Amino acid sequence: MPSLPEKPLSNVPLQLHQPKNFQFDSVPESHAWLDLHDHPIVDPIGPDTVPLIDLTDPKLTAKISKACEEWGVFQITRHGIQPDLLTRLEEQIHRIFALPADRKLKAAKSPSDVSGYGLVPISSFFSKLMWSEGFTISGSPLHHAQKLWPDDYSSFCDVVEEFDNVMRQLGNKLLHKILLSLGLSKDDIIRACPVRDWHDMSAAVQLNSYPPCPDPDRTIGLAAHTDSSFLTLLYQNSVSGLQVLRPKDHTGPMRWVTVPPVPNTFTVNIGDLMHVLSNGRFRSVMHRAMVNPAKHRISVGFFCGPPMDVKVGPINKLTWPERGPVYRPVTWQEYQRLRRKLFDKALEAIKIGEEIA
Ligand SMILES: C=C1C[C@]23C[C@@]1(O)CC[C@H]2[C@@]12CCC[C@@](C)(C(=O)O1)[C@H]2[C@@H]3C(=O)O
Ligand SMILES: O=C(O)CCC(=O)C(=O)O
Ligand SMILES: [Fe+2]
Repeated sequence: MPSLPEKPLSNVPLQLHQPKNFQFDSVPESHAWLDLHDHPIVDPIGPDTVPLIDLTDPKLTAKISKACEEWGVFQITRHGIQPDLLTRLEEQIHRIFALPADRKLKAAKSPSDVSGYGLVPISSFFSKLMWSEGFTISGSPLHHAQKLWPDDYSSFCDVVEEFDNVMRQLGNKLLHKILLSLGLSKDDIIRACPVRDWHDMSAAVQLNSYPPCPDPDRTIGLAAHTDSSFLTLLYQNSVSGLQVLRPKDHTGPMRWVTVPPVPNTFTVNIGDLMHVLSNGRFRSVMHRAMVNPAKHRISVGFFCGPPMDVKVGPINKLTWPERGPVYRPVTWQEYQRLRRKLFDKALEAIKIGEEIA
């Protein structure tokens, strides 16, 4: 678990602490983390292999159910997203992060905005900086793209909009499969799912860039966290770095397991709002990103959540017979506000009952 900061970094202007495109011979003190070796890191083999699920598998529901219960994360193949779109998106991501720092800062997040270039929101909880740069897109990318490329913003916007469109449909499909895998019927889902169809879903795209690092064991790309979404679909390029925390079980102690990059797959994470919706049956998964000594890693998170004004609480059918609702209902907006105040204590703060271990 991440340690709490001596001195939070919020409100420090980005340009004062962001390295110049990370051109360092060693890791400066500002980026040197002390508590990275809290749990062993194990190879993704045998029982520590993250489930890989073919979305056309006839046993899909059972496979998703097992993966969500045992891992809170799985990888998907045959998801229908064209490899060519992912290649074009990767090109645009390289295009953004290769820009000079002063150009990227023209598209910096303003304090009141979710979208733009800058530190990830959880950075404010740590006294050390992460070895990464981020660009968040919530709603239209147009305004920020125009700041980055005044004369050529449309190729970026076109790719992001195409990606957003197909990912919403995939996210909505997975959301329904996950609800089916909780034992709900199609009618239950029509009654209880906070997302009626894919146009309805709220979503955000997070582009992450992790430059090569001369001393990768001393720093972190993205500190350990759970996502606040129902689910997050993560695309990573061919450079490994994503790790998920597995709880202590009969196969070993608590440990970090690498989620290897498998070409043309997405990694699906259970987020806090699915933890709430399922009344704690599918737990959100703690994960983090490590950096590489030689290679530039990029990833794209697609965060799927309920419409902003819809309150999400445990689905009625999942609150009996053995337990009542464990969490009070919240909107995604309200929950993100709580996270900005409490970080990893936010789920605990909306608890109104006891979870079954
Ligand atoms: C919809 C969102 C999820 C996110 C906060 C945000 O408004 C946009 C950025 C997302 C992100 C990406 C990196 C990790 C994370 C915890 C963070 O600090 O910003 C997630 C947020 C989240 O899951 O709440
Ligand atoms: O880069 C990664 O592998 C993780 C990214 C992530 O967890 C996020 O964007 O929320
Ligand atoms: Fe995440």
